[in-house]
Amino acid sequence: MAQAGGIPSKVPLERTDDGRLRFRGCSRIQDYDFLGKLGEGTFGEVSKARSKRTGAVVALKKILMHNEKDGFPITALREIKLLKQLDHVNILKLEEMAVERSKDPKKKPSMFMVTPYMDHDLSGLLENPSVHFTEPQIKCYMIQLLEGCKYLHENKILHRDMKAANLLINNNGILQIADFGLARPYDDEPPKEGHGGGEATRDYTCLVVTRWYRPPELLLQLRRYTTAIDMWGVGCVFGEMFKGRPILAGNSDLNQAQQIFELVGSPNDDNMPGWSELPGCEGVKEFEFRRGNLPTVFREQGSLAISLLSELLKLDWRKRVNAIDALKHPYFHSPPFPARPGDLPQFEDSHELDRRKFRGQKQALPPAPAGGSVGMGPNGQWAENGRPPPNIQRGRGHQPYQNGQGHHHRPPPPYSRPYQPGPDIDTYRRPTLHPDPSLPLPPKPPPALDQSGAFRNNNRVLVDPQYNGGYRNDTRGPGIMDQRRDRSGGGAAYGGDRRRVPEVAKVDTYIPNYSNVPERAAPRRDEPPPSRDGYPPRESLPFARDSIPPSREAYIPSREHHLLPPRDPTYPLRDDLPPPRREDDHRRDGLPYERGRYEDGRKDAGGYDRRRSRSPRGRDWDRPPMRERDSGDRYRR
Ligand SMILES: Nc1ncnc2c1ncn2[C@@H]1O[C@H](COP(=O)(O)OP(=O)(O)OP(=O)(O)O)[C@@H](O)[C@H]1O
Repeated sequence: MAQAGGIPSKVPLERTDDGRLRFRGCSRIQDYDFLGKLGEGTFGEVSKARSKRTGAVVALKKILMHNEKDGFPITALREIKLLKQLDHVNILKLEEMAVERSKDPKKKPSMFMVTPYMDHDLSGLLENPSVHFTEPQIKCYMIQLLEGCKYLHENKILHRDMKAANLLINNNGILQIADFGLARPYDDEPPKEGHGGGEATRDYTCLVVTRWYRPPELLLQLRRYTTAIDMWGVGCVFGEMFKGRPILAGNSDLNQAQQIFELVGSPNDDNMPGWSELPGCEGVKEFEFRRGNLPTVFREQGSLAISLLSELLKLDWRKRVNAIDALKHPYFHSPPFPARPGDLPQFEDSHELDRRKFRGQKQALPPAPAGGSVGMGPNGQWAENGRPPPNIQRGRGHQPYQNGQGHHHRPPPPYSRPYQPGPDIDTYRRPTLHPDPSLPLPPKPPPALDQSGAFRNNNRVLVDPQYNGGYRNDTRGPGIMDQRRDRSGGGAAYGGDRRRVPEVAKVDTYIPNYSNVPERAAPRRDEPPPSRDGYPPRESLPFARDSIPPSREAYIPSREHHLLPPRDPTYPLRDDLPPPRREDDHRRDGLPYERGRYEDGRKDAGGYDRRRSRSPRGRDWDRPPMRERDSGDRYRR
């Protein structure tokens, strides 16, 4: 590790006047020009910006203060602390923090995390109708993902939210693991070569990992989990790159477990020793026996891909392949060899907000013609360097560069030799830097449960564990109210205070409803990649997520959350219940209205009606409209 004066060169640290090490980098927000919004996460809004000092294009993630009086969110502090200590080419780098001070001295300043701008996230890229991955490209991304995981796990960090949407990719073909909001230091031994995920000796919360990427042991509520939980997510991402959509998209935890067992086989004492003693196994025991159909589902990918995928999606977390061993898998060392990152094609930006645009495009465009000519490059060829000509390389709204044969990019040239980990061959990698040992890892999170059993974030109740109105994910499409999300790093939630109304705990703003999306044909293993003809017309794919209202949905953890059967769909949800009609509604619809009465005959007191503005699950829903004597504030307004 290169060090200058004791400071690791890549870690943004500087010495203070009295010789102490300090994190370098707190700038003012005025040092950046905003270039547009990229997306909204649960704990922050992300924008693209350019640094006025360096000209570098960056992403600014605003840390949302849901409750200012509680101060800076502890979850964001943890994420910042972890990111400050990580330095690897495949981990998103925290460049600095930026502060925006308000003119109002009473208002707290806003904080922004500054990271390099990445052109895409993997989930967005897979949704882009003009992007089709070839096998060398998939191998290239997988190697980078595994290198990032290896670095994290060697440094005893669990990511705990591995998913395609958290993998950012830039137009130099570099993939980086992002979103450390659920990450935490791991107290057990890091994985060893040839020893799978090993065993953990202490408990962690099992309310982590987005459902579609959640390993079976977490669904069955194993608390002594290991780095193998991240490897399961890597397996899901690997499959997703082949299929173009998430491979295990359960619409409830129970259904998630069912889908897993259908793919990899039912658990038994051989393939998942100890499964029947896990707290969440009861619902699963009634499942029909499944042999597992992974080799059939992925037969087009060939035996080596199937072998690696089976290693990553192993039910037994102790034997699930670790990142060190996965990188040595023959899949990466046999033809077609992995592409080099710099040789990968460049694509139109795809972030959360761009994705909506892609869906719009799908509706606007006619179905793809059989032999494409739309957006073809001037010569129907790629430029010398394997990239499209500069005028169409970047920027929004350009048509993808295509050859004359179909709607696809020219495949990247593969490595001329097999991939071998190690600095001599793996030239694109920055050397792995261990964080400065003088810097302590973040402290352990506070105790998992507070006295009432409710989730707490910085002493603020995030979620009432018993607030049961939340089972909307079963009726409104998968992942909407996704498993999430104890960002406090601790806190299985059992019991709790029924009176507290939850604040927004976590929204997975990403997860589209893929339930009706036909599988995309697999990329061919040889060159050239498949023509558009083999794909379902993406213009016609339903993307129900567009119909999801932007309302925030809380993750409602409870004892019953795991493996619950789907909720009763006849039970009305808030959005299904119309607000009571009022005089102006009747007027607008040209209906007769008897002043002072609802159509059901009840008296309308007029004035402010709490039923229109409060949650139907709130206490007021079943009450009659406000009475005159209650609405005194009408006169005061
Ligand atoms: N460095 C970056 N460059 C480009 N886009 C980014 C960057 N960081 C985040 N984004 C985009 O911003 C969005 C949200 O970012 P992020 O995942 O970090 O927030 P979050 O609150 O942790 O989100 P989530 O709810 O998914 O956990 C994503 O759509 C991602 O594509």
